[in-house]
Amino acid sequence: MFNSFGELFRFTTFGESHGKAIGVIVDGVPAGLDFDEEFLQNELDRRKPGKNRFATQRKESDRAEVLSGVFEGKTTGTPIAIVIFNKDQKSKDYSNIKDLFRPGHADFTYWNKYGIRDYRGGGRSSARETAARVAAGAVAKMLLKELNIDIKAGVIEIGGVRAKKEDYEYAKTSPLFALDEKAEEKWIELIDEKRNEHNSLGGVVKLKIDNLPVGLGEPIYYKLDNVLASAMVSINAVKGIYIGNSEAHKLTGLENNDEITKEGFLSNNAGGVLGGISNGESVEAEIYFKPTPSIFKTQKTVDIYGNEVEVDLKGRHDPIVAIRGSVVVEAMAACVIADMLMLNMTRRIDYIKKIYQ
Ligand SMILES: Cc1cc2nc3c(=O)[nH]c(=O)nc-3n(C[C@H](O)[C@H](O)[C@H](O)COP(=O)(O)O)c2cc1C
Ligand SMILES: C=C(O[C@@H]1CC(C(=O)O)=C[C@@H](OP(=O)(O)O)[C@H]1O)C(=O)O
Repeated sequence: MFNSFGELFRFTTFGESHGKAIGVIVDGVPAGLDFDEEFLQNELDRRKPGKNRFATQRKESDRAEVLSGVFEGKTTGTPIAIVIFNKDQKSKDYSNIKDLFRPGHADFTYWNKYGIRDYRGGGRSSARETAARVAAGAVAKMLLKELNIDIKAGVIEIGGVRAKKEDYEYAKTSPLFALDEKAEEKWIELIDEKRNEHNSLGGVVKLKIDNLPVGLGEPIYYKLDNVLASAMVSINAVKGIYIGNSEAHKLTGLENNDEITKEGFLSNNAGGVLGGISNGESVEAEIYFKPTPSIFKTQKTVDIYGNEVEVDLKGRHDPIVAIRGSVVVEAMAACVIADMLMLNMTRRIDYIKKIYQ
């Protein structure tokens, strides 16, 4: 359970950032689904590192190899294994942090928990692992496509500078810089400034899921909103999620309630979820990323022997993680929805009878 995600649509990832490979095993995918390898590769390309100056300069092609679970272009109902070989590790850049802990990264906690740690790029704690999640998300999206369910995420805030609300629609069409020129200009300026200062920035990603049926989500312990929140906070550097209108806590009940008519809800402050169950409106959420911890400034830390030391890092790092992180947000959301769709089929006698009678 602690090494996998999902109940019926499940995945587990494997590998380390500077190991031989990373990958994912996706289980529970129904048989007979068209498997689009080109789409899988496109999704990985959207997240892959080294593409521009707003991302880490580690150059990985992130080529996916599908090892199992697909025959003649269709899923077979058996586990789908996907592997991505690491090519551009440069592990020697990490030899100086072998015995000490980077502030803000997972070195301290991994060492204290396990008593052993792969210090090369943080091993499994490196967000390189999220490439494997994007591969799982691509499989989930193949399933969702059959039902016209659409998932988009895009950056709406960088370094405290938020795009105007009306620009969010542009944000969801691109995980990079598709916002109006003013927000984009300011963001680029900020990122360049912080990168030149050897520092980093945080950001906010907007998630929107369209065309969901009513009824997804399993109260009380597997609610759509609590599972979505758990999936998002499981992404490296995500520190929070707000479901629905992120100003809701400042509103009154009268302002916040979405009134209901025969035609549907008059507003969507709830973000498409009531009582843990989808209400047929778009699921909307904001996901909050902290600034990249690995920065090139001298900082205080301790070593594994308890000595106070100073640390200067090498390696290649994202000046902001929310941009590439937005692709991971989409992938995790797709896996949650695929899981909820499959669970929902089992939850009513009339659904079960439809299949077996
Ligand atoms: C797509 C993505 C890219 C990331 N890139 C980096 C990076 O280049 N350098 C870094 O120190 N952290 C990066 N992180 C964040 C760290 O992996 C994360 O902060 C670290 O594992 C500690 O976990 P926590 O911040 O969730 O506590 C990235 C996260 C994501 C989602
Ligand atoms: C390699 C990727 O991103 C990495 C995420 C990451 C981290 O600490 O999260 C640190 C850097 O790499 P390394 O593990 O070599 O230190 C980033 O380059 C990738 O996304 O494919």
